[in-house]
Amino acid sequence: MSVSGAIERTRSLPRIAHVRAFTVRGGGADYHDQGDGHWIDDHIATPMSRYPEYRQSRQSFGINVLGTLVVELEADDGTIGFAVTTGGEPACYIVEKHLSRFLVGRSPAEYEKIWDQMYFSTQYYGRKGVVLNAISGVDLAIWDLLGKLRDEPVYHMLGGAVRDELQFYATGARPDLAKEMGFIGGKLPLHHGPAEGLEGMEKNIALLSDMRAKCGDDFWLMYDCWMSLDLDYATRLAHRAWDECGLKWIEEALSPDDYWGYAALKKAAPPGLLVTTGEHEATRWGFRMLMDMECCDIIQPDVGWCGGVTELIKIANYADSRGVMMVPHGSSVYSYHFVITRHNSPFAEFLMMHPGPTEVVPMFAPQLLGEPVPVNGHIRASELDRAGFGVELNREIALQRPYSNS
Ligand SMILES: C[C@H](O)[C@H](O)[C@@H](O)[C@@H](O)C(=O)O
Ligand SMILES: [Mg+2]
Repeated sequence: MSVSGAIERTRSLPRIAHVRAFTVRGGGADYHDQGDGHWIDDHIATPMSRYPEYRQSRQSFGINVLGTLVVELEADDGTIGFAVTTGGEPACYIVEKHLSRFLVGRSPAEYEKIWDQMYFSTQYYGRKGVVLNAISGVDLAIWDLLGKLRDEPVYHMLGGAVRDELQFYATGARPDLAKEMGFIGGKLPLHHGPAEGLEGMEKNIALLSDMRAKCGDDFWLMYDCWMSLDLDYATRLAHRAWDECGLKWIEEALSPDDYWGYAALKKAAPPGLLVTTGEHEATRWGFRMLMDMECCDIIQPDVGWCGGVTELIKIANYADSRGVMMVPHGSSVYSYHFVITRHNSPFAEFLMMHPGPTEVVPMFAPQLLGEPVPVNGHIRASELDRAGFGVELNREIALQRPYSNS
């Protein structure tokens, strides 16, 4: 095809005709929205753990209050691109009442200009959080639509695979089972924060020691602290977990806003222990702050929360230029299509969404149809060889459309 032919092909792409935003409850992209007895809501330390009434369950303080946002973009030829992320009804409002004006009548190939307009038109009330979740959901749906119109997987549009397969670590309560399943490591949720004092610290170390004994010396073990600690506690935990249990990384120990605390923790951490964070950070500017202030060894953006693929390209390139690893927070196919194209993303996260977790189940079930899952801890690049993100929306689930833009 001549250059003019390729340009004409892009210019003649169908345009976005309809924008629809749905919310849905029960698992899926808002993966904390689970039933009783799930490992992901079992006395996990959080910033709210300082209040005893909110210590046993994260749902008690509202971790699952939003639910899932489903963004659906229908082109004027009937092709549909969609994506799911965390956002629920508030995000539906932002998509339908604000962002849709930058989408209807536009080509999905204009994702840079559309992103710029979505971000700067909401900057006065957005910049991070649910507004960036909404922008991310729209951006992911644009890339899905573009891939379906071009009959290309997203990872092809991002430059193609740099390796034949993805390897995963597993997040969940059973790293011992994750090892048997072929994962390269296991990330445990931290159960006790500063409010539970030395007794809680001893329980944290005892659990990690038990898992180290079960998993052997070479299997990666990590702690996910979900913003629950202060600098002193995090430093003490880092040294004990490294010295006694060979912890590989301590994740999101402090508030995402405490760049100064992360910089101090990274300096105080034992040489060899990695400090990681970023899943609740957003945009190139937020991640530049983490990297320029030398807050962490690995950044962990969630592509459904940080700004989408269009923004993650900028974040990942800056990380690559600084020699910083970029391992996205678990976000199913939305991160797989990105990670497979990046040398500074040598592995990915798989969130174990089975309640035990005693088996591998799709991360965003029941919302996505055709969602690949790791087999023996790996997914081959060829499994991503379907248009867009390669998944379809399960239309049997209870999709609600609380607002409209027409
Ligand atoms: C397991 C952690 O507490 C969170 O629930 C988890 O979603 C997130 O922090 C992660 O890194 O997977
Ligand atoms: Mg985490």
